[in-house]
Amino acid sequence: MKSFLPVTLTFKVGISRCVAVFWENGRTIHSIRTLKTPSDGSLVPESILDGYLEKEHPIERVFLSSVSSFWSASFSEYFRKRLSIAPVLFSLSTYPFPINYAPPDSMGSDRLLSVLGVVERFPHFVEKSFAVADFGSHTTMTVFHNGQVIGGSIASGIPLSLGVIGGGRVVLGDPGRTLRPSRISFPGGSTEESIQAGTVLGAVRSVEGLLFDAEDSLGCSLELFLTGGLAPIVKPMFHRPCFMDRHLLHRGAIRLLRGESEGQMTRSDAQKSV
Ligand SMILES: Nc1ncnc2c1ncn2[C@@H]1O[C@H](COP(=O)(O)OP(=O)(O)OP(=O)(O)O)[C@@H](O)[C@H]1O
Ligand SMILES: CC(C)(CO)[C@@H](O)C(=O)NCCC(=O)O
Ligand SMILES: [K+]
Repeated sequence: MKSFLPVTLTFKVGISRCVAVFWENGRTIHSIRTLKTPSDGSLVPESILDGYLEKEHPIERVFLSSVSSFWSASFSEYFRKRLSIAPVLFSLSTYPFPINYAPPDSMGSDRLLSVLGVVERFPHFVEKSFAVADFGSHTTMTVFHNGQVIGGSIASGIPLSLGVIGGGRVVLGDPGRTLRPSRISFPGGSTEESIQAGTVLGAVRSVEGLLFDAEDSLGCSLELFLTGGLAPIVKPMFHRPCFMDRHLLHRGAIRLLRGESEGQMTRSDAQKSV
Protein backbone atom coordinates (compact mmCIF):
# COMPACT_ATOMS: atom_id res chain seq x y z
CA MET A 1 0.00 0.00 0.00
CA LYS A 2 1.31 3.44 -0.89
CA SER A 3 1.81 5.87 1.94
CA PHE A 4 -0.40 8.92 2.11
CA LEU A 5 1.42 11.99 3.35
CA PRO A 6 -0.08 15.41 2.87
CA VAL A 7 2.50 18.19 2.82
CA THR A 8 2.59 21.89 3.49
CA LEU A 9 4.59 24.18 1.23
CA THR A 10 6.32 27.33 2.44
CA PHE A 11 7.50 29.33 -0.56
CA LYS A 12 9.81 32.32 -0.38
CA VAL A 13 10.24 34.65 -3.33
CA GLY A 14 13.57 36.45 -3.04
CA ILE A 15 15.22 39.02 -5.26
CA SER A 16 17.62 36.43 -6.62
CA ARG A 17 16.20 33.03 -5.66
CA CYS A 18 12.97 31.34 -4.70
CA VAL A 19 13.11 28.64 -2.04
CA ALA A 20 10.35 26.04 -1.68
CA VAL A 21 10.27 23.96 1.52
CA PHE A 22 7.88 21.00 1.67
CA TRP A 23 6.88 19.97 5.21
CA GLU A 24 5.34 16.79 6.53
CA ASN A 25 3.26 16.78 9.72
CA GLY A 26 3.68 20.55 9.90
CA ARG A 27 7.09 20.08 11.53
CA THR A 28 9.57 18.03 9.53
CA ILE A 29 11.22 19.09 6.29
CA HIS A 30 10.38 16.62 3.50
CA SER A 31 12.38 18.41 0.78
CA ILE A 32 13.84 21.78 -0.20
CA ARG A 33 13.98 23.14 -3.75
CA THR A 34 15.40 26.37 -5.10
CA LEU A 35 15.03 28.18 -8.39
CA LYS A 36 16.26 31.42 -9.88
CA THR A 37 13.52 33.96 -9.24
CA PRO A 38 11.45 34.25 -12.43
CA SER A 39 10.30 37.72 -13.38
CA ASP A 40 6.73 36.77 -12.52
CA GLY A 41 4.65 33.90 -11.13
CA SER A 42 3.43 32.71 -14.52
CA LEU A 43 7.00 31.66 -15.35
CA VAL A 44 7.61 29.26 -12.45
CA PRO A 45 9.05 26.00 -13.85
CA GLU A 46 6.59 23.13 -13.49
CA SER A 47 9.30 20.90 -12.02
CA ILE A 48 9.13 22.78 -8.72
CA LEU A 49 6.07 20.71 -7.77
CA ASP A 50 7.30 17.37 -9.16
CA GLY A 51 6.23 14.50 -6.93
CA TYR A 52 3.77 16.65 -5.02
CA LEU A 53 0.91 16.53 -7.49
CA GLU A 54 0.21 12.83 -6.97
CA LYS A 55 -2.25 11.47 -4.44
CA GLU A 56 0.46 10.21 -2.05
CA HIS A 57 1.86 13.66 -1.30
CA PRO A 58 -0.90 16.18 -1.90
CA ILE A 59 -0.08 19.78 -1.05
CA GLU A 60 -2.63 20.86 1.53
CA ARG A 61 -1.52 24.37 2.34
CA VAL A 62 0.78 26.96 0.87
CA PHE A 63 2.40 29.86 2.69
CA LEU A 64 3.85 32.53 0.44
CA SER A 65 6.48 35.01 1.58
CA SER A 66 7.65 37.87 -0.57
CA VAL A 67 8.72 41.40 0.27
CA SER A 68 7.20 42.67 -2.99
CA SER A 69 3.43 42.98 -3.42
CA PHE A 70 3.77 42.46 -7.18
CA TRP A 71 5.37 39.07 -6.57
CA SER A 72 2.87 38.17 -3.86
CA ALA A 73 0.05 38.74 -6.33
CA SER A 74 1.62 36.96 -9.30
CA PHE A 75 2.84 33.93 -7.30
CA SER A 76 -0.51 33.66 -5.47
CA GLU A 77 -2.17 33.46 -8.86
CA TYR A 78 0.24 30.66 -9.87
CA PHE A 79 -0.64 28.54 -6.83
CA ARG A 80 -4.34 29.24 -7.22
CA LYS A 81 -4.22 28.02 -10.82
CA ARG A 82 -1.82 25.14 -10.34
CA LEU A 83 -3.09 23.71 -7.04
CA SER A 84 -6.46 25.39 -6.55
CA ILE A 85 -5.09 26.67 -3.26
CA ALA A 86 -5.10 30.29 -2.17
CA PRO A 87 -1.75 30.76 -0.40
CA VAL A 88 -1.64 32.16 3.11
CA LEU A 89 0.27 35.43 3.16
CA PHE A 90 2.05 36.92 6.16
CA SER A 91 -0.30 38.80 8.46
CA LEU A 92 0.68 40.77 11.53
CA SER A 93 -2.54 39.73 13.24
CA THR A 94 -1.27 36.17 13.72
CA TYR A 95 2.30 37.13 14.64
CA PRO A 96 2.83 36.01 18.23
CA PHE A 97 5.22 38.70 19.48
CA PRO A 98 4.77 42.42 20.04
CA ILE A 99 6.69 44.48 17.49
CA ASN A 100 8.32 47.54 18.99
CA TYR A 101 9.04 49.27 15.68
CA ALA A 102 7.52 52.35 14.07
CA PRO A 103 5.18 51.54 12.52
CA PRO A 104 5.10 47.81 13.33
CA ASP A 105 3.78 46.81 9.92
CA SER A 106 6.72 48.45 8.17
CA MET A 107 9.15 45.79 9.32
CA GLY A 108 9.90 43.27 6.57
CA SER A 109 7.97 40.03 7.01
CA ASP A 110 11.19 38.14 6.19
CA ARG A 111 12.79 39.66 9.29
CA LEU A 112 9.81 38.84 11.49
CA LEU A 113 9.55 35.29 10.18
CA SER A 114 13.24 34.61 10.79
CA VAL A 115 12.92 35.73 14.41
CA LEU A 116 9.95 33.38 14.81
CA GLY A 117 12.04 30.69 13.11
CA VAL A 118 14.61 30.88 15.92
CA VAL A 119 11.89 30.20 18.48
CA GLU A 120 10.51 27.37 16.33
CA ARG A 121 13.90 25.71 16.22
CA PHE A 122 14.99 26.56 19.77
CA PRO A 123 11.80 27.08 21.82
CA HIS A 124 13.63 28.13 24.99
CA PHE A 125 15.01 31.17 23.18
CA VAL A 126 11.64 32.85 23.62
CA GLU A 127 12.94 33.65 27.12
CA LYS A 128 16.24 35.02 25.83
CA SER A 129 17.62 37.95 23.92
CA PHE A 130 19.02 37.28 20.47
CA ALA A 131 19.75 38.77 17.08
CA VAL A 132 19.19 37.27 13.64
CA ALA A 133 21.66 38.39 10.98
CA ASP A 134 20.41 37.67 7.46
CA PHE A 135 23.10 37.64 4.79
CA GLY A 136 21.23 37.79 1.50
CA SER A 137 20.62 40.47 -1.07
CA HIS A 138 20.57 42.76 1.94
CA THR A 139 22.39 42.29 5.22
CA THR A 140 19.84 42.79 7.97
CA MET A 141 19.89 42.34 11.72
CA THR A 142 16.76 41.92 13.79
CA VAL A 143 16.84 41.90 17.59
CA PHE A 144 14.49 40.06 19.94
CA HIS A 145 14.55 41.28 23.54
CA ASN A 146 12.15 41.01 26.49
CA GLY A 147 9.74 38.97 24.38
CA GLN A 148 9.50 41.65 21.69
CA VAL A 149 10.96 42.32 18.27
CA ILE A 150 12.70 45.65 18.75
CA GLY A 151 14.37 46.51 15.43
CA GLY A 152 17.92 46.24 14.18
CA SER A 153 19.76 47.28 11.05
CA ILE A 154 19.48 47.16 7.26
CA ALA A 155 22.45 47.45 4.93
CA SER A 156 23.00 46.65 1.28
CA GLY A 157 24.04 43.04 0.91
CA ILE A 158 27.42 41.62 0.01
CA PRO A 159 26.48 40.79 -3.62
CA LEU A 160 25.12 44.32 -4.09
CA SER A 161 28.21 45.90 -2.58
CA LEU A 162 30.56 43.82 -4.72
CA GLY A 163 28.58 44.85 -7.79
CA VAL A 164 28.78 48.59 -7.23
CA ILE A 165 32.45 48.94 -6.36
CA GLY A 166 34.11 51.18 -8.90
CA GLY A 167 30.73 52.23 -10.23
CA GLY A 168 30.06 48.64 -11.21
CA ARG A 169 32.81 48.73 -13.85
CA VAL A 170 35.68 47.27 -11.93
CA VAL A 171 37.83 44.43 -11.93
CA LEU A 172 35.75 41.68 -10.49
CA GLY A 173 33.50 40.33 -13.19
CA ASP A 174 30.65 38.27 -11.79
CA PRO A 175 30.36 38.92 -8.05
CA GLY A 176 28.97 35.41 -7.57
CA ARG A 177 32.21 33.90 -8.82
CA THR A 178 34.46 36.14 -6.77
CA LEU A 179 33.11 35.32 -3.33
CA ARG A 180 35.93 33.06 -2.17
CA PRO A 181 35.89 33.12 1.59
CA SER A 182 38.84 30.83 2.08
CA ARG A 183 41.02 33.49 0.50
CA ILE A 184 39.80 36.44 2.47
CA SER A 185 42.47 37.93 4.65
CA PHE A 186 43.19 41.36 6.02
CA PRO A 187 45.25 43.27 5.00
CA GLY A 188 44.22 42.27 1.48
CA GLY A 189 47.35 41.96 -0.64
CA SER A 190 45.79 42.62 -4.04
CA THR A 191 42.84 44.51 -5.48
CA GLU A 192 40.69 41.43 -5.32
CA GLU A 193 41.72 40.63 -1.75
CA SER A 194 41.21 44.23 -0.70
CA ILE A 195 37.70 44.25 -2.14
CA GLN A 196 36.91 40.91 -0.51
CA ALA A 197 38.23 42.16 2.80
CA GLY A 198 36.29 45.40 2.54
CA THR A 199 32.97 43.98 1.41
CA VAL A 200 32.72 40.43 2.76
CA LEU A 201 34.84 40.52 5.91
CA GLY A 202 33.72 44.12 6.40
CA ALA A 203 30.06 43.06 6.39
CA VAL A 204 30.80 40.41 9.02
CA ARG A 205 32.73 42.82 11.27
CA SER A 206 29.98 45.39 10.86
CA VAL A 207 27.41 42.90 12.15
CA GLU A 208 29.70 41.99 15.06
CA GLY A 209 30.32 45.64 15.88
CA LEU A 210 26.62 46.51 15.78
CA LEU A 211 25.91 43.56 18.02
CA PHE A 212 28.33 44.94 20.63
CA ASP A 213 26.56 48.31 20.41
CA ALA A 214 23.17 46.65 20.88
CA GLU A 215 24.44 44.66 23.87
CA ASP A 216 25.79 47.87 25.34
CA SER A 217 22.55 49.75 24.97
CA LEU A 218 20.33 46.85 26.09
CA GLY A 219 22.60 45.85 28.96
CA CYS A 220 22.48 42.15 28.15
CA SER A 221 24.24 39.71 25.88
CA LEU A 222 22.67 38.68 22.60
CA GLU A 223 22.90 35.23 21.10
CA LEU A 224 23.59 35.41 17.35
CA PHE A 225 21.78 33.46 14.62
CA LEU A 226 22.89 33.58 10.99
CA THR A 227 20.55 32.98 8.10
CA GLY A 228 20.23 33.79 4.37
CA GLY A 229 21.94 32.39 1.30
CA LEU A 230 25.40 33.61 2.26
CA ALA A 231 25.30 32.43 5.88
CA PRO A 232 27.49 29.35 5.24
CA ILE A 233 30.10 31.55 3.56
CA VAL A 234 30.32 34.14 6.32
CA LYS A 235 29.97 31.87 9.35
CA PRO A 236 33.68 30.90 9.55
CA MET A 237 34.61 34.61 9.60
CA PHE A 238 32.80 35.37 12.84
CA HIS A 239 34.85 35.79 16.00
CA ARG A 240 31.90 35.16 18.27
CA PRO A 241 30.06 31.86 18.45
CA CYS A 242 26.89 31.75 16.38
CA PHE A 243 24.22 29.33 15.21
CA MET A 244 23.48 29.01 11.53
CA ASP A 245 20.23 27.98 9.87
CA ARG A 246 19.64 28.98 6.26
CA HIS A 247 15.92 28.39 6.49
CA LEU A 248 14.81 30.32 9.57
CA LEU A 249 12.23 32.18 7.48
CA HIS A 250 10.56 28.89 6.53
CA ARG A 251 10.66 27.65 10.12
CA GLY A 252 8.90 30.84 11.17
CA ALA A 253 6.37 30.38 8.39
CA ILE A 254 5.51 26.80 9.36
CA ARG A 255 5.11 27.87 12.97
CA LEU A 256 2.78 30.68 11.98
CA LEU A 257 0.76 28.25 9.89
CA ARG A 258 0.47 25.74 12.71
CA GLY A 259 -0.98 28.54 14.76
CA GLU A 260 1.08 27.40 17.70
CA SER A 261 2.42 30.67 18.93
CA GLU A 262 3.81 30.44 22.44
CA GLY A 263 0.81 32.39 23.74
CA GLN A 264 -1.70 30.02 22.18
CA MET A 265 0.25 27.00 23.33
CA THR A 266 0.39 28.35 26.84
CA ARG A 267 -3.32 29.04 26.80
CA SER A 268 -4.30 25.59 25.49
CA ASP A 269 -1.79 23.85 27.74
CA ALA A 270 -3.28 25.77 30.64
CA GLN A 271 -6.76 24.66 29.60
CA LYS A 272 -5.62 21.03 29.39
CA SER A 273 -4.19 21.15 32.86
CA VAL A 274 -7.39 22.61 34.34
N1 LIG B 1 28.40 30.93 -3.10
C1 LIG B 1 27.96 32.13 -3.46
N2 LIG B 1 28.79 33.02 -4.01
C2 LIG B 1 28.33 34.21 -4.37
N3 LIG B 1 27.07 34.62 -4.23
C3 LIG B 1 26.21 33.76 -3.68
C4 LIG B 1 26.58 32.47 -3.26
N4 LIG B 1 25.48 31.85 -2.74
C5 LIG B 1 24.48 32.74 -2.83
N5 LIG B 1 24.91 33.87 -3.42
C6 LIG B 1 24.16 35.10 -3.67
O1 LIG B 1 23.85 35.62 -2.41
C7 LIG B 1 22.68 36.38 -2.47
C8 LIG B 1 21.83 36.03 -1.30
O2 LIG B 1 21.13 34.84 -1.50
P1 LIG B 1 19.72 34.65 -0.80
O3 LIG B 1 18.99 33.62 -1.54
O4 LIG B 1 19.88 34.54 0.65
O5 LIG B 1 19.09 36.04 -1.07
P2 LIG B 1 17.96 36.65 -0.24
O6 LIG B 1 18.44 37.87 0.42
O7 LIG B 1 17.28 35.61 0.58
O8 LIG B 1 17.09 36.97 -1.37
P3 LIG B 1 16.30 38.19 -1.43
O9 LIG B 1 16.99 39.35 -0.80
O10 LIG B 1 16.32 38.17 -2.88
O11 LIG B 1 15.09 37.81 -0.67
C9 LIG B 1 22.10 36.14 -3.83
O12 LIG B 1 22.42 37.27 -4.62
C10 LIG B 1 22.85 34.91 -4.34
O13 LIG B 1 23.01 34.95 -5.74
C1 LIG C 1 15.13 45.02 4.12
C2 LIG C 1 14.50 43.90 3.33
C3 LIG C 1 14.45 44.29 1.85
C4 LIG C 1 15.41 42.68 3.47
O1 LIG C 1 14.92 41.61 2.74
C5 LIG C 1 13.09 43.57 3.84
O2 LIG C 1 13.14 43.09 5.14
C6 LIG C 1 12.17 44.77 3.78
O3 LIG C 1 11.66 45.10 2.75
N1 LIG C 1 11.95 45.42 4.95
C7 LIG C 1 11.10 46.59 5.09
C8 LIG C 1 11.78 47.65 5.86
C9 LIG C 1 12.06 47.29 7.31
O4 LIG C 1 12.24 46.12 7.66
O5 LIG C 1 12.09 48.22 8.14
K1 LIG D 1 16.74 38.49 2.96
